[in-house]
Amino acid sequence: MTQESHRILLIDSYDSFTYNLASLCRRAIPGCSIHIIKNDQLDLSTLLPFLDCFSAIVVGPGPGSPEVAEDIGLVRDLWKIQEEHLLPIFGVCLGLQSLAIEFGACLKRLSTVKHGQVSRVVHIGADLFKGVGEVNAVRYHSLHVELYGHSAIEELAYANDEGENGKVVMALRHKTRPLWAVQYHPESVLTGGGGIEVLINFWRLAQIWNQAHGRVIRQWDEQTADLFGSSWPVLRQPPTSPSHHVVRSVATTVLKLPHLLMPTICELFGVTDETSPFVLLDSASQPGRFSIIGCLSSQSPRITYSIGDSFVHLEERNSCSQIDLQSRDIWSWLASFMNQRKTTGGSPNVPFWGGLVGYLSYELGVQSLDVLPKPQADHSRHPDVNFVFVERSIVLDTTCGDIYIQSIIEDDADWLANTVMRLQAAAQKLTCTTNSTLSSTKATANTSTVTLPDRELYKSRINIAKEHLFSGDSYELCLTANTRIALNDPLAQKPSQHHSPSWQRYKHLREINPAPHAAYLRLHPTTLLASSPERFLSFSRPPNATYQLRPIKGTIRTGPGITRAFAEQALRGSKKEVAENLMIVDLIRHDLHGVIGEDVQVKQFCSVEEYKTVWQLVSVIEGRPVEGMEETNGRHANGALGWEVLRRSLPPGQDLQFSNQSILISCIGSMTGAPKKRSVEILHTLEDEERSIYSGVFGYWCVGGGGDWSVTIRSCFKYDDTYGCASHTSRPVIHPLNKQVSLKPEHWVIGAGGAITALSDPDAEWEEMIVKLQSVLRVFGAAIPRGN
Ligand SMILES: C=C(O[C@@H]1C=C(C(=O)O)C=C[C@H]1O)C(=O)O
Ligand SMILES: NC(=O)CC[C@H](N)C(=O)O
Repeated sequence: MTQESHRILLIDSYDSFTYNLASLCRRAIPGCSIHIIKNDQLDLSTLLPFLDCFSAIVVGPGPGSPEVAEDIGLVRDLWKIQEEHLLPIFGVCLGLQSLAIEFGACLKRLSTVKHGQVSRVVHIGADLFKGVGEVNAVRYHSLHVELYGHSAIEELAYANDEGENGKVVMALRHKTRPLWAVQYHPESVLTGGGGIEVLINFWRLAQIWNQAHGRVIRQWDEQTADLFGSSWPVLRQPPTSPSHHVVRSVATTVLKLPHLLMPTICELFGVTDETSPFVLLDSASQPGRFSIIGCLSSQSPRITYSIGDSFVHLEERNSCSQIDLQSRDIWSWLASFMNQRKTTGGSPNVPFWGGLVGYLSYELGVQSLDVLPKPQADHSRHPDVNFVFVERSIVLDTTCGDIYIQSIIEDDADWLANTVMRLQAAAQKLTCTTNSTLSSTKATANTSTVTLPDRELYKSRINIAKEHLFSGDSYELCLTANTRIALNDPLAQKPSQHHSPSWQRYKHLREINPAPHAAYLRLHPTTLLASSPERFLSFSRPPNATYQLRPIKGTIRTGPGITRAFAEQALRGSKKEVAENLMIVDLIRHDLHGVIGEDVQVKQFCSVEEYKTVWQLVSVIEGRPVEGMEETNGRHANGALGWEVLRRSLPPGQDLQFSNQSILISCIGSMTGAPKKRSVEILHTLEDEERSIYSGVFGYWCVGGGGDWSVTIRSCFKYDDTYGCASHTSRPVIHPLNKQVSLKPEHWVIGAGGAITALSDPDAEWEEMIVKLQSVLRVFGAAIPRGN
């Protein structure tokens, strides 16, 4: 067999770690091709005639039970295939359980489930473990197998859980057939000793078996290619239409006005007119660095889309149109919108030169997971995608006070010169007076009614969530709930073209909870005030873009006596908090591997970071695309691959193909759980209403190809349908932009929640949700009623 002929078939049981396993296989079996299919994609009779194209099969982990036909699919039929078709198979977790029960083992629940925990594995030092030393392995399982003496299966390794579960089988092999399996996760980032080493041993044993049985691997032909698709990682390009447009260029002027604060700049550039759109992506604390202000006008294109619609709303130069998406989805429509607006020549020091700024809802991510949507309380749907295309911007580098004034509009020198003058004049004035915007309006107490989630109901749902964790359906579930705030005295707010109560509220939020990923987005009908600590995904400008995700899991409140040392101990020292974080790190590695290929690294694992109201455990995962994927002939230099990563990591696990038929895979892992699809299905039964903007993402996609997206948490939002055509009902009606003041009561929503694991205590989880909620609720002058 030549190197090229090493083809591995990897069977995915809808898990969120599959691509990590694919990556491990590629490292263990250099040069091999890996073809990934879902466990319900083919039946055995279709697969059998093609098995001689593969050197071996790897059966991945998955949610649920090997005894449930829908959970295990085709896998259960593999173990007993006839001799003529037989080939080496390696199973992981659910794969091990399936192999064992097919040969008479007994499947049981663990008394103490193991999700994201590391165990010492005692092994035989031979076979799969030949030459392997100490093994410390990560486990994600609720079920386990018990073998009996007469079984065709023999144990190769176990973990001693002592009082918790006693001895638990960790690896086994069939006595006569070429079937091996491990219960732990060799592909997890924290598995040491028994990861790649065991895969290498499997490959050694598989080759010996193939040779001894005279297996000849059949050539790959067209029919096979059709059935199994391209090997991972798929090098196909995202579907963007070739651009016939002239590449624009950025005009930039740089000023150094260190005393001019960002709120002052916003107030110079229209934020106080509540009736008009305004966008600010704000680095209000470290490690955030740049604050981006969109200088919008009535000419600025606005794009909105609601899931279920076959069209996108485009509002440009005061007129609205509905554009039929035809065979495209909203993601590829936006990709071609950006492809036509490719821009070069901006300052390399600035991540944003102009581009789309706005948000994507949580439901946009969920819609493609084949999970039934939650029934809506009413029939109006607010935008799930809400963007403005920013052509003029001011970017403040908060580390040095440099201000970049930028325009991507042709011949815009007058605007640039005028903006420079206005900023200089404002800075000049400041030397005489104080920075006027420093004082923000504190919300007056007693004007709001706060409706909290029901404590007992929330706690009972935590217990139901835990039941799902115990049964093996999920390893972690991020449970959330909405709090509603009604402002009872709308007249007191007096929004107008000269006064923006929502901006006042944002400034207050910025003071009480300064965050690295803050934002004020007034994109009617939506207003979002965000103080998020969590970056979801950033991608630097191509070529050689780096993709970075910064998941947060593990939270304790700040307060008297809670020093860094205490927080380190309570977070990094806690089995529960580290497990929560690890599960999401592994899930995100999978997301990234799924799109960009092998080069994915965990740059930081479980560092403790301090924010105004909470301490958090933060990890950093970075990746670079395989050569050739990012770019062909400059066609995708606008960051379409970054956009594709976003689309697929908002919650993945599905077939990741660049095609118009691709299944959209979105919604953030850290806000759902692992495995993602099953976790989202479970959460749908545990949450009363849509999450909407909360737990989606907000940020930008720059015309130069970079992007930065934050998780929409520690935020509040409201909808106001009074304004303009972008108020986005599904009606194709064009309203003139309505400058009337809204006198309807304001209704704000704050979502909050936390990751539930098998180790969660319902009272502590309720407390954690309240701490997160409080970080925003205080801008409404509201306190959480006693007893809650
Ligand atoms: C669900 C929220 O936060 C998420 C859950 C976290 C946790 O469980 O520790 C931390 C950050 C977020 O990913 C929220 O802020 O509402
Ligand atoms: N990671 C897995 O494959 C888990 C298998 C099974 N659902 C369990 O919980 O035991």
